[in-house]
Amino acid sequence: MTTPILEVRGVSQRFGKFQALSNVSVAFQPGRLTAIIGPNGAGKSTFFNVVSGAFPPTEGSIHFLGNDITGLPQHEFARIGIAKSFQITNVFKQLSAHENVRVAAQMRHARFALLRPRASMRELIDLADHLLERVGLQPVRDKPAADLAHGQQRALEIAMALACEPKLLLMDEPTAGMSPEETTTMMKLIASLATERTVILVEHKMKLVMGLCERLIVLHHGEFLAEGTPDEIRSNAEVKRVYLGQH
Ligand SMILES: Nc1ncnc2c1ncn2[C@@H]1O[C@H](COP(=O)(O)OP(=O)(O)OP(=O)(O)O)[C@@H](O)[C@H]1O
Repeated sequence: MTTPILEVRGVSQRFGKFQALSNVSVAFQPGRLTAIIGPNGAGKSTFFNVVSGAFPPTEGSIHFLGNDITGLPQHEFARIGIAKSFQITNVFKQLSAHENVRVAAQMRHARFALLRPRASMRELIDLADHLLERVGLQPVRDKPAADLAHGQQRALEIAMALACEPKLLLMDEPTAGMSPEETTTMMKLIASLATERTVILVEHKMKLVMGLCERLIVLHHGEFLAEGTPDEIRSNAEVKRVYLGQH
């Protein structure tokens, strides 16, 4: 069997006396697009924070390509090949779309400067252009990020995350706050990014991910409830029960 790209083993997270995650174990195979879903308060954001290194879990461990990365400092994540895109837009508002991606690319290349010659400005410019093209932002290349629509700012953030050439892309509610048109554009972008790397996304809206992901993992009250294909999840009685009355 292939080594999972990411494996979460017996992870629990307590906040004081509150148990936000209880003994969750799940493995992600490389090259797949998986969504973590669950109703309000299920523990999805906590799961995202733990696997993306915002804080180490109270118990359990996280493994990336077979290596234990539990407690690895957050800035090391990009270096090992894990990038994340937050719910909160994370761009420099006064810089143009192109400058934002260039800065992200520059930071990555500076980090690797000891291993290989520093990238030239021309290379960084070309890389930023390539990444803007990849996420559909070439037409707004020179606009300040502050003037971009919300959906475009999220796409920009993704281009910045891609500058690290991640093997694994983690996304927290990538369509939060988007209009229906922006949501459709973002879903298409995610589907196309997932053809090139492993993508794990956390999403509140179950309907949205049904047509997009190959595999779904359902959390409920901080516990693992189910996993399977969209069809399996759709027909799972327990999942139907916990989603009853939710949209
Ligand atoms: N830093 C924290 N301190 C205390 N409790 C927390 C903290 N973070 C999350 N929680 C609690 O943990 C539970 C799970 O929260 P989490 O945000 O992970 O759920 P979620 O599935 O992402 O929910 P939603 O879809 O509403 O965002 C909630 O009851 C929340 O109040």
